[in-house]
Amino acid sequence: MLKLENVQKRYDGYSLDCSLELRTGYITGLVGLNGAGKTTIFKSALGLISVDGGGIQIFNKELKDLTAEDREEIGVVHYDSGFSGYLTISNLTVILKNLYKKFDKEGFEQKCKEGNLPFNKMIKNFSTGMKAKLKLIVAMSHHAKILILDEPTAGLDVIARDELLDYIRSYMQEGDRSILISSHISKDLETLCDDVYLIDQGRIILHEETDVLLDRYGLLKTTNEQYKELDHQHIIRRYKEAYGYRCLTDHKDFYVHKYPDLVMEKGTIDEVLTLMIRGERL
Ligand SMILES: Nc1ncnc2c1ncn2[C@@H]1O[C@H](COP(=O)(O)OP(=O)(O)OP(=O)(O)O)[C@@H](O)[C@H]1O
Repeated sequence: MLKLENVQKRYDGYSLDCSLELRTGYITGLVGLNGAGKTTIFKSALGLISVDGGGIQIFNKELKDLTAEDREEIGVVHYDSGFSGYLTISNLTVILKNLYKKFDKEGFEQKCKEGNLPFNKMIKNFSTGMKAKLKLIVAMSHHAKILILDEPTAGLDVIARDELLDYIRSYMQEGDRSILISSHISKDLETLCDDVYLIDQGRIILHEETDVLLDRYGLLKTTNEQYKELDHQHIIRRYKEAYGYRCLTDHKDFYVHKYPDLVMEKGTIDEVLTLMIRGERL
């Protein structure tokens, strides 16, 4: 559906060089610290910024060859952009109807009603959660094949986040759709995404199916003595702690069987990201 091949973008003091693929039927997560390059990837993929190299393909076409119809098949949520606050949902309905040939007015209004969004209140007076919900409903309103969601749950409380995640899941129930999503709350991505890319300083440092990451990655805690005796063949990062070492492995079962007395913690996305960035490579 969407493919980035060695996409490069340079800013003063920052460079992006990244490849990733969004497959049909997949929800793909992009996780990284502040400033890692998530928004830059999204903007590059959408052609909102010029890139310095590499290839971008959407629907098996070069980005520059996309037609207006193709572009309608992409729904977008940007964290830092929205609609004029002086519009109401009723105003927005008219705009969206003119903007998208496939705008589903009934579905849009239905979702707004279900989400308790008032139709005649100015959007600037919506709460953060209401604005986030509206942005997502708009992105979904024209039945796009690809959704690109940059931090759609940022700033939301736990219930509002859950509600948005449900919307996203239900969107995938119709076939031939794919979603690329970033979030600071990696817990959200663990339950939502089929695969995840971890990005650090403009480089993809890990790409795994989410199930594989959660099943096979683990954090082993050892004393200095235990560490010396440890078989290191499947340790991918180590981090010095006061008590000894925290080690990241992608062969959790190997260590659980070989060293049943050692403490093995589950590798959450956050833990894996932290160790991949802060840990020492062996
Ligand atoms: N227009 C720009 N001019 C100069 N530098 C930029 C510009 N846009 C982004 N950058 C830099 O590119 C890097 C990546 O920024 P980006 O916004 O893509 O990160 P991010 O992963 O989305 O971060 P966050 O999670 O904080 O939103 C940062 O160092 C940022 O300062």
